[in-house]
Amino acid sequence: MRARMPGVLLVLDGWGHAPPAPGNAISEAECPFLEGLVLGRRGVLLDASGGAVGLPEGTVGNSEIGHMVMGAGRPIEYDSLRVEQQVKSGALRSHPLLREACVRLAQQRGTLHLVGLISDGRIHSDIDHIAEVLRAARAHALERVVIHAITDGRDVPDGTGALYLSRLNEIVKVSGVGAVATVIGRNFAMDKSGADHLTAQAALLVLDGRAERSAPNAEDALRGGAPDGSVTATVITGATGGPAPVRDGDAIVFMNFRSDRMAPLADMVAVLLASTARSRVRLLSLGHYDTHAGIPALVPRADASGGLADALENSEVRSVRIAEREKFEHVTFYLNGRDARPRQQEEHVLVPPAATGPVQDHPEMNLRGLVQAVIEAAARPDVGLVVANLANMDVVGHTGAYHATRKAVEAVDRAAAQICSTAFAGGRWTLLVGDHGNAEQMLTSPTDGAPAIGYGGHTTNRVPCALISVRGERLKIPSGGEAAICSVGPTVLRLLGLPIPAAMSAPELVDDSAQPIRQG
Ligand SMILES: O=C(O)[C@H](O)COP(=O)(O)O
Ligand SMILES: [Mn+2]
Ligand SMILES: [Mn+2]
Repeated sequence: MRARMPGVLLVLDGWGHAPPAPGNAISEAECPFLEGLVLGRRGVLLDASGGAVGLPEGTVGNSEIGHMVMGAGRPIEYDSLRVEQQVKSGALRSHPLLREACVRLAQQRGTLHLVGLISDGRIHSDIDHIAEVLRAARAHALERVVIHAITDGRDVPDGTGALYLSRLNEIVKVSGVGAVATVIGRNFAMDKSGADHLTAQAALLVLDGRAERSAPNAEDALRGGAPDGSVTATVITGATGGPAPVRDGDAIVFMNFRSDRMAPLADMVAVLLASTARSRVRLLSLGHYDTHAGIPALVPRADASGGLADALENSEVRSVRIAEREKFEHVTFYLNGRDARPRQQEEHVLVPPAATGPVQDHPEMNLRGLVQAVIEAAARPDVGLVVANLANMDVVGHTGAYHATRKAVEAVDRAAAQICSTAFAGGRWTLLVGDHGNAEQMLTSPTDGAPAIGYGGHTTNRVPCALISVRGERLKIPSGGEAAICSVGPTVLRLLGLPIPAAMSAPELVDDSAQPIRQG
């Protein structure tokens, strides 16, 4: 079946909305096209954070949940919310797998190793989840617990690493069990670019205590001025008296609830353990990981199936998914409901990087290649829907480099304008939407100083959504309600003229001002 009205869905990653102000890299950029959409009658603002999408209230949005709920057409309980529920109910600390590990280790004088990102960014992890697992260890009289701390500086302002490590030491003190054994930055431990040499620094630190340096306590590990994310592999000699290598029979719990940036480390640890005769080490993860190694999760994922991908496949409408590497899994795996199954009617285009080196040096990334791929796909009569993610505002935003982020916004503005005009000329509508905020709010107000521009994390701001339609349809927010990005999937299907599955409960946002389809 062909889509009666083919179109293009453009996700502008990190495109949030905030009033013009210092630190708003969008309002302080030259972006006439996007500005016109937001201020004009074509745009609405959608919720993309907290409970509206399936996150704990007050939690910033993120790319995974953003793409998942756009595809699912409904809020999806995100891993962080499901962990929070299990903490509140006590189910996590009494989890059978955790209990079994703690009891066995207590009997055998083995060690429980906790590996996780130490902050309350609540995009990958939450420091309070470490506290809950320490309570479980205490309850089962396990004394030997070591923490392998990964420092952040990306989901939370850079420079807060020492603050979080002292909070961790406070948690350890209150729990009465545990000690920080190692510290390393997330740019090593949570690299997902395939740079194995970075991942290896974390794996060998955790497993064998192999470090670049040592420090008497965790906070001292951050002395030396490196960004929090780039702290080199450090062994903490104070409390544990030195490295706490993993011995056969120990257990490791990966404490990030989010998989994508922990899976490479978890897989490398599994391979190294098997190759060093430590096959009796028990691996567990807080959330479900998409690893090659089978690692039991303490908290299972929510089902996000039955959405856009299934509806397109059932209607035999072809879609082409296009992104650079950083957001490729989002327009495929996550938009499909964390489903990696290949589909007949789906094509994937991974746009290669245009340059190497720090992304703030080339904020346009490879938008040229992405635009070309989108225009080529949109020119094909057999393609009902083109889906693309323009990653720049988020990926460059995360660096905290304000000028570069403004440049990224301007590059996205030009690219979006080009795609929309080409699509319109070809008789296609274009729906543009942010998946969460980032570039619109880069002013950090640290507790210990004057606000400064340089915060690169996500926000809880609403995101713009705009429609450029050949038939004159306009977006409308359902009467009296607020709308969220969950409505993107149903709106896309409505614009394509396709049936909307019952599971996609979010309302579509299109009014019925569309002109009748010209026959012939
Ligand atoms: O992993 C990252 O890059 C950030 O911590 C989260 O950003 P994302 O949710 O946009 O991937
Ligand atoms: Mn994103
Ligand atoms: Mn991001």
